[in-house]
Amino acid sequence: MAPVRAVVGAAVVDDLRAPTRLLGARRTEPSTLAGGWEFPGGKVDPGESPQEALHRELREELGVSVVLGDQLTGPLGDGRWALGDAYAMTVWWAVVVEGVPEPLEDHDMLRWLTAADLYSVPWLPADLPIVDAVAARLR
Ligand SMILES: Nc1nc2c([nH]c(=O)n2[C@H]2C[C@H](O)[C@@H](COP(=O)(O)OP(=O)(O)OP(=O)(O)O)O2)c(=O)[nH]1
Repeated sequence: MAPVRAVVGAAVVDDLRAPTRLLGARRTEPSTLAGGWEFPGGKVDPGESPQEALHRELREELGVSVVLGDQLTGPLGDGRWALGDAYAMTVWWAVVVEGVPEPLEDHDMLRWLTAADLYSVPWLPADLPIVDAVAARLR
């Protein structure tokens, strides 16, 4: 079996200490995942640290600079979250410190989701446990 590939994702919120809104992003590719909502991010490239990869992905995909908060800890080793058999994702809380998020690459829609409408978009199935963990923190 091929090794699990590292993916990084951001739970971008309006406020790290008292989050009330999460930024969801709707994927455009591949066709099997298009239309599903996810945490912006992507694969860690060789030679990059996970945090470097996340800053790069958020700059490319959304056009923003962020400050990362704590890790949103998942059940796998190192606090990662399983995305099927092929990937495991490390997720950090994040806030935008420069720019306004736009769906520049890989997404065609962004939404700031409150606790009331967090589940109103069709999340990628693997993301649902992560969304639950966010929901537990949103005010
Ligand atoms: N970024 C991201 N990927 C997710 C999430 N949930 C989920 O199942 N995935 C899957 C989709 C992809 O198969 C894989 C991550 O790959 P990606 O397509 O985002 O990575 P990337 O931006 O580096 O893409 P590429 O350069 O290889 O095209 O993980 C999520 O919340 N965020």
